[in-house]
Amino acid sequence: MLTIGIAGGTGCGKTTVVNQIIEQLPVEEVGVISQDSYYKDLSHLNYEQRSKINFDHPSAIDFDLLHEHLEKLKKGETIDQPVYSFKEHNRTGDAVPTPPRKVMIVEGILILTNPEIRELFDIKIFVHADSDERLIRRLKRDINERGRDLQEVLDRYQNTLKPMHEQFIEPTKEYADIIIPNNRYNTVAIDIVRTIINEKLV
Ligand SMILES: Nc1ncnc2c1ncn2[C@@H]1O[C@H](COP(=O)(O)OP(=O)(O)O)[C@@H](O)[C@H]1O
Ligand SMILES: O=c1ccn([C@@H]2O[C@H](COP(=O)(O)O)[C@@H](O)[C@H]2O)c(=O)[nH]1
Repeated sequence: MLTIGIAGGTGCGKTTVVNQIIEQLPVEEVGVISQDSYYKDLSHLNYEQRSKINFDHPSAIDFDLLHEHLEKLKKGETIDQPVYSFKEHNRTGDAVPTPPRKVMIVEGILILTNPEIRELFDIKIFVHADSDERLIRRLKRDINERGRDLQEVLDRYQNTLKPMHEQFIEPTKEYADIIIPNNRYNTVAIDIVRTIINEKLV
């Protein structure tokens, strides 16, 4: 199994890059795991308490479960990937059976912060977009898709996202084998990554 980790700050375009990479690859050969599925279970807290959690700090992620799942996939076992609700700030209780594939892509803001997880990646990619670009994209997405309002996104950006990005996410760029500049759609970089994957698939 070829395991690819794709990190980068919120709104840099990780999910979009993953979708572009897998678009022309055989469905049965490639699987995707999102770090979002591994936000810790917060069922013991009420909504008010959950909304105050710092979701951009590595401690918000259940890295033990992610590690266990990646090891299982490497052994050829199917895992149950938890489903996460951004609206509820919690796991839904559902899970998606995720079988092992020749290529597994893991994407998320914090996936390169954990040394044990980093070791499991054959290729580490960091997607870069400037912070103003990321903020604009995040604003649009969170208001349109995640039920947030303008003030909430701006407060979270200033108080949490920006400092966490600078402290934890940006420094993981140094672990990347490939950095994809993504202020604009970067089809050349996508083609290069796809070529590397295709070489592994033959
Ligand atoms: N290169 C790009 N140029 C303009 N908009 C982009 C680009 N890449 C992604 N987007 C848009 O920005 C938003 C955030 O992208 P997404 O892939 O969800 O980022 P991430 O997964 O890193 O948070 C989405 O609405 C997406 O359509
Ligand atoms: O309940 C939650 C959990 C996380 N977030 C925010 O999501 C982003 C990570 O997702 P991306 O798709 O990479 O942007 C992170 O910055 C968290 O702040 C949330 O809003 N609610």
